[in-house]
Amino acid sequence: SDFEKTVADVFSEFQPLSLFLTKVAGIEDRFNNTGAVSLKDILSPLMGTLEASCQFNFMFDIPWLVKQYPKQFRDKPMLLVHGDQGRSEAEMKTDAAQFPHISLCRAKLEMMYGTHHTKMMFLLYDCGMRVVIHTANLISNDWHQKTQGVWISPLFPKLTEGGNTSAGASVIGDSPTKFKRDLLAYVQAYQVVPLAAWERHIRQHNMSAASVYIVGSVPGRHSGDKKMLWGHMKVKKVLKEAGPEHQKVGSWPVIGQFSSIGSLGASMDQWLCDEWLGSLSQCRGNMGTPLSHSKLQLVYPSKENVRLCLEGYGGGGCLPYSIKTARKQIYLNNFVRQWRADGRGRTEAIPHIKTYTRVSPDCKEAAWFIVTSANLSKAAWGALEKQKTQLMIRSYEIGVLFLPRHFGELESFPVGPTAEEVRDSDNVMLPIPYDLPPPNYQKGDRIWMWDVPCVDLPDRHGKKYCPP
Ligand SMILES: O=C(O)c1c[nH]c2c(-c3ccccc3)cccc2c1=O
Repeated sequence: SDFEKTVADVFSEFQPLSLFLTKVAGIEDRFNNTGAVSLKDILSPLMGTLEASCQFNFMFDIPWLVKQYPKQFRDKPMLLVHGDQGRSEAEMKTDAAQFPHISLCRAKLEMMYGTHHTKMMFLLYDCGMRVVIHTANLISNDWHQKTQGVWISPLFPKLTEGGNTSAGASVIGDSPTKFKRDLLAYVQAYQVVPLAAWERHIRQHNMSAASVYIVGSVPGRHSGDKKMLWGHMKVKKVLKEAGPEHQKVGSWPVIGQFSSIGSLGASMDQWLCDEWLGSLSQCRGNMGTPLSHSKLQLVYPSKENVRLCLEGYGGGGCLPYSIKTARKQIYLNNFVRQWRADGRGRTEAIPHIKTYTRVSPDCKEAAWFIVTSANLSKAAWGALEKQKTQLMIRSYEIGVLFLPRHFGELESFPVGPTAEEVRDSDNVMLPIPYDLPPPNYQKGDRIWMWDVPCVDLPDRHGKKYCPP
């Protein structure tokens, strides 16, 4: 029965997409026993015998993080890649100082307002390595009662010494999705010495079994060929080259789902609907017909979604959308939909996950799917500048893109509304994290803003919300 399942069972039940949610405290066991993992599960010896790890993230609770590793791995070298500067970097150093096996690496953040959002793990084992790309900060609150997404790579075996793993033009041991080439390009973009060792580890492993595309963002102004390497332009390039056919999916809605929203411009045509939706609605054989903005749906929690969640109003603390930004872009109210996830038992687990997808009008199929650290912002996805000759990105982000063609010549993914259906299905099925179609906001409800008090109705803990 379910409670005897090990993480190895949970992992194998959800192949080949290998797309999981995190476990949530306080919901029925059945929603945590299938298609869901904890950080301890990911780091379990059942996933491999760890020799060293690298944790890319935004927020770290180092003593808590160390305790998530099995005792026998708690002294293995761990590199933490962060974006903290000034006082918070000093705090990181103080916390790390008590752990001799931990070293720090600060990502350069030379663009104003950029952040190191990327959430990724490199897990080096005695017999290979794994890459994990996810959406959760390395703090206990992010793994307690929120909805988070996790992609876990196959176990990549070490290349036999034959493969010339040295730096060369082509990459040995890569996959049809160029996963290894693009992961190396992402890591190299940091230009920091401590990551050189991890670049070598990546080179020395056979990643030909990777069936997802890397969608990364690195700060900078990217032009020429580099313009298509990152952010929404990478998605545009991949969908144009290898996405589903326009005549099949050209009229399907695009759904963005995220936990924060940036300043997107005074009108929807400046960035959201022309540039960003223009990239995410790309498909093969598309003659450039733009997708009508009536086909854009944005899943972002309403005030009621936050009020009724497991954490109460406090759950809104990880949804940092400010009224200052919101009042500049009221047009978003036409696109926003509620967070509802009855199928996964997570309607009351605030979504810190970020996903983007394109689904058929009957909600039975998906043309593609992305899970990423990137929220709906120009900083994360990039904004074209100088007559669209360069893509300006402020933050580090990373995600993975699933295309049906890499999972057995499929034209689309059948959508699985529950984890059990996905587990029991004989063919590839996409474990969608939320209910389709996403419900409209109810009359009288509004978009969640973390700096607006809520004093009319109490949350499940009887509390009101009075932000500082
Ligand atoms: O990368 C992530 O996951 C996150 C990044 N920033 C967050 C913030 C924040 C907002 C403005 C300035 C600095 C921090 C607040 C609450 C949650 C997050 C968060 O979750």
